[in-house]
Amino acid sequence: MCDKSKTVLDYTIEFLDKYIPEWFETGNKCPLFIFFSGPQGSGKSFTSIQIYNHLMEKYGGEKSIGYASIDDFYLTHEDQLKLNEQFKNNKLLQGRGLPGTHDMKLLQEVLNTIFNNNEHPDQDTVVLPKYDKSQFKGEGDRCPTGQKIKLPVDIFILEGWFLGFNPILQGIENNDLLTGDMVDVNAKLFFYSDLLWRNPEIKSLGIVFTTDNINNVYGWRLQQEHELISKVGKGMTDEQVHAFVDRYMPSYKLYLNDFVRSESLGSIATLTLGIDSNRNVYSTKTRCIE
Ligand SMILES: Nc1ncnc2c1ncn2[C@@H]1O[C@H](COP(=O)(O)OP(=O)(O)OP(=O)(O)O)[C@@H](O)[C@H]1O
Repeated sequence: MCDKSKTVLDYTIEFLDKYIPEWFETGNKCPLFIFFSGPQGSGKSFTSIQIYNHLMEKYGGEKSIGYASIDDFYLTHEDQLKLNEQFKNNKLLQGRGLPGTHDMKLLQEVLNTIFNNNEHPDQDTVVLPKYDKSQFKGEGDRCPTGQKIKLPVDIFILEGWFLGFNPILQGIENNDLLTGDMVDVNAKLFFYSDLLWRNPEIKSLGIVFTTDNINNVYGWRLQQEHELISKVGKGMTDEQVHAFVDRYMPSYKLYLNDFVRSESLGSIATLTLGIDSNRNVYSTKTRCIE
């Protein structure tokens, strides 16, 4: 059932306000992850920032809360150029965006620090990287400085368009769409799923935005780029945005439906919201696992 007067933010906050107090009441020592997945431009960053502010208002006095996008872990511009060269025959890996174009060593280091498994157990902060998509005419680059978060981290919000996508075991699972350039991307996806959403050490709540028409991504992503250009005066042209989104379509085709159906992003519970092109909610489902 869906209440048309409620926004995506109303639903997500209701969901978090149900599960987070229960999490704290049980005296868990490990951080709680909030994984947030949805197609590009669907509003993950927009909503995450408001979730972050809401949680800071409620718990910020006593708890440490971090927020990052998987986009913040993109390779530096220089390293992306090297990847372009290394995979020069793979069109999907030319430029940032898909699994394989992130700095996995950095992601692993940040996770180790959050779990206090690093070589410096007396460290009292973790630095989350920041990525600037406007650099190099919209190709992007890592910002020189990141954001410091106090350790131990109690809640960590991580958002990304492919969080929860499960890679296909080639040769075991049959899938006609797993061909050509997607073979490399699928192989890269294992690193992410093992580290994040299939990692048994991580306890998480999942929030998923989905849509009945994946072509909505083109409009959403254009809106996002126009906003970026109005803020910082540079970014991609509309044609570049179209070509950019085209590179993601094979991944949506390969993984998205199974992922959304599985409602398995969060190890504790998953909220799935169907949103239309105006981001009005047309369906809502909650799956509680624990
Ligand atoms: N609920 C909303 N109401 C109004 N504007 C919104 C809403 N959600 C998103 N937007 C706007 O739509 C654009 C895309 O949103 P956002 O950047 O949050 O998407 P995203 O899912 O994080 O995309 P990406 O995966 O590409 O980073 C932005 O310009 C944002 O300000």
